[in-house]
Amino acid sequence: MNAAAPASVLLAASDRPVVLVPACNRQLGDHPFHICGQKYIDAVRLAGALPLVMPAATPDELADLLALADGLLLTGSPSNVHPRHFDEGVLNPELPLDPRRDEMTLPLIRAARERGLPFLAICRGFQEVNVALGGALHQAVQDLPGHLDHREDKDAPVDVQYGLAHPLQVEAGGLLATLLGAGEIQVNSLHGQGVKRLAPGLRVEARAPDGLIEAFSVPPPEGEAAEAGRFQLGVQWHPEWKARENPISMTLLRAFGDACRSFRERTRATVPERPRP
Ligand SMILES: N[C@@H](CCC(=O)NCCCC(=O)O)C(=O)O
Repeated sequence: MNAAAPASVLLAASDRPVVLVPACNRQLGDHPFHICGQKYIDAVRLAGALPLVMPAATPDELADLLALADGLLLTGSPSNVHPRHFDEGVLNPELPLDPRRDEMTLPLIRAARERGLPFLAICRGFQEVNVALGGALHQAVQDLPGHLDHREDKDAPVDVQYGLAHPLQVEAGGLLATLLGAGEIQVNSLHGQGVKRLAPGLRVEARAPDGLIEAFSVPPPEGEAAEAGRFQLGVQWHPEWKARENPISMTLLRAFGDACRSFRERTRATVPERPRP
């Protein structure tokens, strides 16, 4: 392969679907960085796809980046979606935010829905999808009467933080039930925010014992038919954590990878070579 070939041709050379992984923005000392957790990159590989970490893209870059994608993995993050995106003020200013990530992912999610681009949204990513499509979040689930504290014990060993924390009831008839069967599963839990108002049209896929929605799927925009193999799923827990050891995680990742491969085959019959400047 000619190393000077344009990206579109190089991408065509790979049969692995390309999955975009939006980075978080972090100040390390005097310098800003774009960062992504290794376990998310490993999860994309376990799905049989090629991870492509994307920096905080500017609006004019989004279309070009989306054109490279056969899938999207929206990761978790200690930062919260800024409450201004669901018309609220910040309740706890001590909690981290990442406005540059919000500014990239919210329009990215809306465009991905329009394209039918497969995505798996995890924790913060799950919350971003709900907000991007018109929903709202509780900023502190643990303060709600009758709700569990869904946060991890940050003083505990990491295996305990990401260990199984509570059951979920998988609702019959949805994507998750198709993959896992309806009924109870056990998941980990590392979040202080949660779904307050589900975005219009999203389908509830699973709930925690306190009623909190912890998984949803995203149907096509109103009036459009769902393409075969549509996979736009958000989960509040962390299936990427030691995924190889968790059959539920591997089922989700394999299904996500299959959907990305199908999307690639459907949309990249021919890879147009973009004119180079
Ligand atoms: N900040 C949000 C989302 C929490 C979240 O994504 N936690 C995981 C962070 C570390 C990791 O990526 O595993 C909330 O508190 O609800």
